[in-house]
Amino acid sequence: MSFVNIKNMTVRYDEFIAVHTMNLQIPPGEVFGFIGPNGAGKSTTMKVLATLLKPQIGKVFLDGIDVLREPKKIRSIIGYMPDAFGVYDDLSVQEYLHFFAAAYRIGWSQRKKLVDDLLALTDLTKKKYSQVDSLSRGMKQRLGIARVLLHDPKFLILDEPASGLDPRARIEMRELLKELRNMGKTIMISSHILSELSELCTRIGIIEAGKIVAEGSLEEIYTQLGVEKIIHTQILNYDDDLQVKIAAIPGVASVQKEQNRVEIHIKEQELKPEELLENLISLKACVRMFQPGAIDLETVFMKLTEGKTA
Ligand SMILES: Nc1ncnc2c1ncn2[C@@H]1O[C@H](COP(=O)(O)OP(=O)(O)OP(=O)(O)O)[C@@H](O)[C@H]1O
Repeated sequence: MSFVNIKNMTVRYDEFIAVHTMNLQIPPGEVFGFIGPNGAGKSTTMKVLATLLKPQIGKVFLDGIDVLREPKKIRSIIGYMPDAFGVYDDLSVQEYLHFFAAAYRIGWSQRKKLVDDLLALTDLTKKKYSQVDSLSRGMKQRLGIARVLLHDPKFLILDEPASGLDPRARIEMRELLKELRNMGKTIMISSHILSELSELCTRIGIIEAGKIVAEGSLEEIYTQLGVEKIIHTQILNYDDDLQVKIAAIPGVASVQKEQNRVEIHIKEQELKPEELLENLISLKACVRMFQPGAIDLETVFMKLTEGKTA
């Protein structure tokens, strides 16, 4: 059964349709990357899942619970981090977490260990007594994640957790999200930072102008769109003759000689990388390196949204 189940959902702000007849299912344990240009409807969808907004049409279920009918039950199983959140500047890091733990009615005896554990998980133990407003943006984001974990929710809704972070803070955020994934949480993350999501997410949904335009594992989206995959190779006996033979393999789109390597573009729905390698060996190519490139999500995204990125 899907953990997230959105059926025919339409959300309007007055006359403006922000989300249009959306259908979306996310199985439990997935890290779902929600990608789309500015104004596509990501935050709106997330607010519905977080019980903060009601759609005009459609049904929404989380873990089998009706989000529109039983918002209180939903709030106990979700952790929602909006794209902009306040941090009560006058508090220390631990006071901040204790404050929210109390709001969740977590007893004092449990609270101390819980706060310490979450500070360790989010790598903020050293900042325990620091004022919240003295934290860097990356630390504030991690504190925001610690906060939404206090009641041990099954489902995390993280709206742009990596936005505005420098490269180092992004890597730290990515490591934290990997840990949460390993803890078995189902996670929905929105982002513009496509390459970040491709490493982290098990599924991707691309939304544009309120509609999901592609959804599935990265490989599925990639194949669905017929995007070419690049295989980086080093072939010691590469010459014009071999180039012609490689280019003639069914499923090879093009062969390009770069400085010290040969780039072979393949149509993955016709030819898998391992099949290409078999073909190269039977052509007596002396293959020293064979490296399928990472999925180029940027290309997929641009293709789907026709370059209308933010
Ligand atoms: N409260 C509101 N009243 C009217 N229109 C709104 C409101 N909130 C959002 N919108 C509009 O709905 C559309 C979808 O907004 P939403 O915030 O869901 O997009 P988004 O994909 O999260 O974009 P971003 O990446 O910029 O946050 C946008 O055109 C936005 O201007």
